[in-house]
Amino acid sequence: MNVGIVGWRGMVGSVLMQRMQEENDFAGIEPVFFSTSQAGGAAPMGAGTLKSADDINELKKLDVILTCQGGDYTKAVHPELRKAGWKGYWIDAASTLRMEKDAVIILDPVNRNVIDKALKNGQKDFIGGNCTVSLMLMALGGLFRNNLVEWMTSMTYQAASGAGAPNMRELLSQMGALYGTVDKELADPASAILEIDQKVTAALRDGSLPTKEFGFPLAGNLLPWIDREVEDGQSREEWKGLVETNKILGTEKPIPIDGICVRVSAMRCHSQALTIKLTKDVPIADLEAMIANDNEWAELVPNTKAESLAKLTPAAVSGTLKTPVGRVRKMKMGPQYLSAFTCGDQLLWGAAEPLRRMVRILSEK
Ligand SMILES: NC(=O)C1=CN([C@@H]2O[C@H](COP(=O)(O)OP(=O)(O)OC[C@H]3O[C@@H](n4cnc5c(N)ncnc54)[C@H](OP(=O)(O)O)[C@@H]3O)[C@@H](O)[C@H]2O)C=CC1
Ligand SMILES: N[C@@H](CC(=O)OP(=O)(O)O)C(=O)O
Repeated sequence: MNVGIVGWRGMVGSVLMQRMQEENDFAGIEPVFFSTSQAGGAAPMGAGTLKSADDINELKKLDVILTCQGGDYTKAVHPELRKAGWKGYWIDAASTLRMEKDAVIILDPVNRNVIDKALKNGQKDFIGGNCTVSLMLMALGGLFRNNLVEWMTSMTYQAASGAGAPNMRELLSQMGALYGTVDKELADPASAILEIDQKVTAALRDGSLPTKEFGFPLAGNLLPWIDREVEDGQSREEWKGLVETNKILGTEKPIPIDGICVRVSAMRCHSQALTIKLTKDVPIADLEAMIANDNEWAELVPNTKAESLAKLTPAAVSGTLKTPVGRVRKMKMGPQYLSAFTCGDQLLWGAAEPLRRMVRILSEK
């Protein structure tokens, strides 16, 4: 199986390459590497030279194209390829094609049935889901699988990486700049905290911090809007919660999901506080067992302060495939109202992992 890989040196692409190597995925495929800017240069893994990612004739030769190059690339190349009669599999991290009728959103631990049905039907476009949605479903798959979610709200705490690699750098530069405004006062234990706070607040407001990428300070701050405005006062990131979750699950009657998406100063883990209206009253121990046993990555964190602070944070989860779920308890609104909190690495299950697993599904077909 020839697999063309586009976007391999970007942030998502680098995580994808690392995971494919760790899982020995390359043993089952013939990789061909492409670039939009460095055609003719050396391909990684000693795989010859890079081909041009815009060369439709080269792309047409492939059984599979695996891209994390971004939405503009997908918009430009996918229709051209299909117009040229290419019948191969297109596996993509970008959101461009997700809601197209013939496209499947892939998250196989949750929707392997939907993927298998699509393969049988001859569908060819397999697209990774939005990071927040995929991480929520990896965590709470057990409740959806048992038809226990009547509706859900998701209040998110999303990392800088979701906005891109330059944004991660900018966040750290902002942190450094803020520290620099008060480093002398911090070194003096007798200095007044309110003066330190005043200086920090002034720096957050006076335009001195680097903000080219985010447009605003994120360090020492948060940003309660992600992506563009859509309708009804929702952001596009919030809109994806309902439409993508229901498409991934293949629900006949859509499950209402809504919330507020917020950017915080974490590096690469998205966290979410969830309120779930259950379809019926189920004992908490049964709910916990459903969550913990649904897949090998959804780890139940006991609802204690010590366990939550040790295991349910970006610091604990970053760089791992775990999607821990904690703060699980019945809420004061009644026995059908459940709270939960989850955290996951948005570059792994949120982006790269579903793609490499789809390649694996095809190579083992
Ligand atoms: N960031 C995220 O959280 C998520 C992103 N996605 C999707 O993945 C796409 C790619 O995202 P991301 O990986 O963050 O994008 P990057 O900007 O890191 O990489 C995209 C491309 O930029 C080019 N590039 C130019 N300069 C450099 C450089 N110095 N280092 C590395 N690459 C460089 C590379 O293409 P070339 O080799 O052709 O020059 C690369 O493939 C997004 O547009 C989005 O559609 C999906 C889910 C999550
Ligand atoms: N929008 C997400 C990242 C992302 O790339 O999402 P999508 O794959 O749906 O475009 C975030 O900012 O955290």
